[in-house]
Amino acid sequence: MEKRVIVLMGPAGAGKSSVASYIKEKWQVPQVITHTTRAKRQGEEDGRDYYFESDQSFAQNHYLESVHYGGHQYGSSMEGLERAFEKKALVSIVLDTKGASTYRKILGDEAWLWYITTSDPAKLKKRLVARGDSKEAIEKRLTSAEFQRDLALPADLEGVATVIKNDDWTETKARIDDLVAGALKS
Ligand SMILES: Nc1nc2c(ncn2[C@@H]2O[C@H](COP(=O)(O)OP(=O)(O)O)[C@@H](O)[C@H]2O)c(=O)[nH]1
Ligand SMILES: Nc1ncnc2c1ncn2[C@@H]1O[C@H](COP(=O)(O)OP(=O)(O)O)[C@@H](O)[C@H]1O
Repeated sequence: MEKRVIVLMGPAGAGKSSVASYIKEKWQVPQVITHTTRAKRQGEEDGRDYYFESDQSFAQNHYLESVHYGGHQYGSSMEGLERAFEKKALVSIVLDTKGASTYRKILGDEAWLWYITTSDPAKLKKRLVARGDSKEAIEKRLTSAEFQRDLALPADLEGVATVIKNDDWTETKARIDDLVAGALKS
């Protein structure tokens, strides 16, 4: 198959990381690990979930694209993408919608955009609580301009992104299995 990177985007709590982990385990789709200056959450590991950086160390890397999100910096490198492509032709990355637009501009059809969402935005907060995020972190996240923006698919990605409504995890897995199996066959 042609090289393709599944770009997972959507609001906090929609299930982007869950989808990335699922396709890694079930379909051996490697995840491109990005860099962030935000604090590590309970259960997260450096090098697996993110490369956790200080402001100083973050500034030393070279990024394909980088953004500010909810008061923290995030960035993805070309080296990270190439390292993942060495393992498999189908890889994934978790980005905000701004990063997804940039990826699309740079990589064209090689970027396969998936917008993960829920039918009811109230579910998002409940999931962040269930995930164990602190009250302060949740408030900060939900009131950030970036979170509000990513509650809807940006106009430039309409008709381009595959929309996945992640309400029921069993249904989501079945949908994803179809998408990934189809891509791996092509
Ligand atoms: N553009 C861009 N966005 C990123 C990168 N890494 C993570 N993100 C996005 O940054 C946002 C915040 O991520 P995170 O703090 O893990 O919060 P979460 O959405 O609550 O899980 C999410 O929309 C991620 O998809 C990156 O390297 N570039
Ligand atoms: N379909 C679902 N139903 C219920 N909980 C879910 C579902 N999908 C994911 N979750 C849970 O919701 C929380 C947020 O999911 P996560 O993948 O971390 O979201 P994101 O990466 O988009 O912020 C996690 O605790 C995850 O286990």
